[in-house]
Amino acid sequence: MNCSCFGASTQRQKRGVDLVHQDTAGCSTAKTKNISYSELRRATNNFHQSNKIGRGGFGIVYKGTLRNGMEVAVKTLSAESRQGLREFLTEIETISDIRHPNLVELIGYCLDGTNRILVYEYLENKSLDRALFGSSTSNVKLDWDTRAAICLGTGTGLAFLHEELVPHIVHRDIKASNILLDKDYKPKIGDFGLAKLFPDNITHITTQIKGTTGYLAPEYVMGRQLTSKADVYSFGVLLLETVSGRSSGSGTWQGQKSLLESAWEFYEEGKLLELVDPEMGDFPEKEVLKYIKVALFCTQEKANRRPIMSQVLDMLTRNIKLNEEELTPPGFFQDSGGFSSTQLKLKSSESSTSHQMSSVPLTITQVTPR
Ligand SMILES: Nc1ncnc2c1ncn2[C@@H]1O[C@H](COP(=O)(O)OP(=O)(O)OP(=O)(O)O)[C@@H](O)[C@H]1O
Repeated sequence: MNCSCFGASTQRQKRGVDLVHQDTAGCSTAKTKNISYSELRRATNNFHQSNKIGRGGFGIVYKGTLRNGMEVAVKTLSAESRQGLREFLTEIETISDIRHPNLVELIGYCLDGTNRILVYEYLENKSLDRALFGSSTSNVKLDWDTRAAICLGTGTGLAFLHEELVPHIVHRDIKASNILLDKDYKPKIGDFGLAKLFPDNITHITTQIKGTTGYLAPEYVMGRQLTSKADVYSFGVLLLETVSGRSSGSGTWQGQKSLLESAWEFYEEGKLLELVDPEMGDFPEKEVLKYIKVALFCTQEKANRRPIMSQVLDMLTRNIKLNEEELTPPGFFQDSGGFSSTQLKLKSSESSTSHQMSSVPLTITQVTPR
């Protein structure tokens, strides 16, 4: 597969390997525009409250207009966030030289004294979580065609990261709030602060668990084994959220069940359409059913049973019958109170084990040659 919109330079290849084996502090920012703090202060009307468009784990996000008239999202790193600094550098290193229609463009950055700021292209319709689960006033009631296009665009961006880029990139934090929507609701994947670069001879790395409850693949949570299949799992959860209009993060649906758990139960009972967002309006049943089933293929407990992203796209777009005899139950865990130091219970139809999750420094402890 080739993508003409990105030149995967050998320099990038080399820098990627360096990043994985060194600390992020060694990153190079040669290709990214350095924007002065005074320019960003001017662009955001002195970081005025009325320019504020959101707040994430990293800090506050403002809307701004650069001198050349370009509208941007200005993401400020809060001073107390040490973890944020690592993610700040990772983000610059990972996506500074990547351009793809389904990835948010990093326009520039600012490193000035204690100020650390990332500057992105501004996406008019903000994030998918707002569109899907926002308050009734902000909820735009996305129709099926728009939802399907959002899934396909996001899947295309992920396939590009996993299968076309060298080194490959595993995003590690695919979730609705990291999918941004342009004025036509075209999706772009953002927030590469947790991303990992995978040089060619490495199939998985063992790393500290990062990401968002509700989207985390079981082998990653339980065994800290990170491969691109962890993103495939998160993408499956995202598909379910997009079809159902329900957040996996809200934890419960139908009593104590997660969205994925409910989806599997509906599947087994042959009433999958009960999952569909009642706000969606008319929809093509066969196609929607296929999307839900593909989501179940993506969230199977065993990572090696999940398709790779280009196969996921084929399953979604081509008129092929899914081989449901091959489909195995999903793996998921329940988070019983706070994520970082919790008791996680692996739940599947085959196993039920308790594990204490430990927090260890970010290191590669194992590499497996292909
Ligand atoms: N490029 C952008 N264009 C428009 N709005 C944006 C952009 N980037 C972020 N936002 C808005 O700002 C909000 C906060 O974004 P941010 O990426 O900091 O956090 P998050 O993804 O919501 O949470 P976390 O940092 O915990 O993952 C988003 O939910 C979105 O609504």
